[in-house]
Amino acid sequence: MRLAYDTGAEAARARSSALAGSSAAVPLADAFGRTLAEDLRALFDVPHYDSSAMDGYAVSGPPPWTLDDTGPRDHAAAQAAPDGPQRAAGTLPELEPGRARTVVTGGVVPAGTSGVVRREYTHSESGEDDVRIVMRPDAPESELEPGRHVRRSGREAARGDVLASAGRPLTPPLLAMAGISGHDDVPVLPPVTAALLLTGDEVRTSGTPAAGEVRDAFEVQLPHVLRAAGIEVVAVRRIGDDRAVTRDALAELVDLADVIVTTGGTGRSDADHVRAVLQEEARESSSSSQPSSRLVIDELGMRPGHPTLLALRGRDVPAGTSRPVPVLALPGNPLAALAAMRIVGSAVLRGLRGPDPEVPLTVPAAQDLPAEKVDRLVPARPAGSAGPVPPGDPGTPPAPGTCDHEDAWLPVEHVASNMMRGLTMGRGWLVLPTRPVRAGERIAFLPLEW
Ligand SMILES: Nc1nc2c(c(=O)[nH]1)N[C@H]1C(S)=C(S)[C@@H](COP(=O)(O)OP(=O)(O)OC[C@H]3O[C@@H](n4cnc5c(N)ncnc54)[C@H](O)[C@@H]3O)O[C@H]1N2
Ligand code: MOO
Repeated sequence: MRLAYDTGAEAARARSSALAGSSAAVPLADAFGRTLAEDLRALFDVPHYDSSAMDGYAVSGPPPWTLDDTGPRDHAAAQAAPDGPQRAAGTLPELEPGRARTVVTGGVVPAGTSGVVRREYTHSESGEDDVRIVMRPDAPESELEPGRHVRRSGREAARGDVLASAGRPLTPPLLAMAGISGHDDVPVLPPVTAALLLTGDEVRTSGTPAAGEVRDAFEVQLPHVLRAAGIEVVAVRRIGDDRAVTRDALAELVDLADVIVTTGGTGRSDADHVRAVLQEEARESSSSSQPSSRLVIDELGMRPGHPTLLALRGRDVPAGTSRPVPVLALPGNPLAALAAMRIVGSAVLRGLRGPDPEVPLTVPAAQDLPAEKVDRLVPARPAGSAGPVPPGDPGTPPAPGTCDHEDAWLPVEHVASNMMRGLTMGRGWLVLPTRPVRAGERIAFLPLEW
């Protein structure tokens, strides 16, 4: 869903420039998932001193060597030096040719070192006034290559190198990289926020609904779906089926949040107002000199969820300009809404938060499947399981033609677009194509995100 991803990314760029002044320095421990407001640069060379990759001896020149264990020589001693390892490295006595000095993994290697040899490839011979370090006959020749086992300063990153660009989300490895390159805190944008607009006169939030009414399937799940994507939910509004109310509510929410998700009202009947309002706004905007709203998707070539819309709605920002806020209009049928959320919503949110687009995956089908009229997204499970698999259950053997470490998949039951039950049993999503599929053939697959 490249178009949806690009729409999220367009909104993210506009958001970053609008919020440039409101970035905050947040301690590394609290920055997971936040978006970098500025490029992250190394504050010093990483590693910041030449160090040993092995326990053994820093040596100078060819063997044998005379042991020269003078001055602060290991990691602990270097750390204890007045200004830490950098200073200690500078004050270590230089290693003379023909000499060896004991080093530990991560310890400072002195100037003059031609390489490090591992302890286990050497033995020491005590002489009258000195100790000689000799290579064992079984040591590989490579052990004596110049620079062997020396981690040169700046090898991972030079001071000032850009380690991640503005707009990237802070993942655990990136937080670690920020720390080891000298940062205590990182400049981040405010969290990406969402508002939910749930429509439908017939929707009830408690008790037993009468005929013609339904119990709500969205308020208890969509906030978690958004949070699972790293989004902060700042408002949940519920409105009836009314055009003016829908229009006002959308206008209000666009000023509150970075992305709006609506449910219901995507059909083309007189009682469906979300579609009507989004289309109306796009029409009005196209005839104005300052377009502020456009439809990006007004129907999906997929079932369920085909009435889904994606719009970019202008939000006024200072200086008389406006920035685009994605409005994702999900259909009222619960599975249709969640299928659209998984395919369009996930892509928009990735674009907004900064990770790369999702990598397309395939899995083998566990059985022959008939051609669909349009691509169909359906909750699915591995053929070896009829539901949650108890620990230790070997399951049934894989379908013929599949690798033994890879499950073949099949759709679960209860997957009509008005249902929720299928998704509670699914362990992933299959995309059933418009051609017949034979058992063992690979078809598109989306992992479960929630
Ligand atoms: N004449 C046609 N009718 C319909 C078509 C069509 O092409 N022509 N498409 C069908 C498809 S497909 C879908 S999906 C729905 C789209 O419906 P809307 O987005 O307009 O949503 P509503 O009409 O408001 O509701 C549809 C359905 O979903 C139930 N619903 C709504 N909100 C909730 C909620 N919070 N929790 C649980 N269920 C909810 C609602 O009661 C309806 O049953 O249109 C089809 N019709
Ligand atoms: O979106 Mo509807 O089936 O496609 O429920």
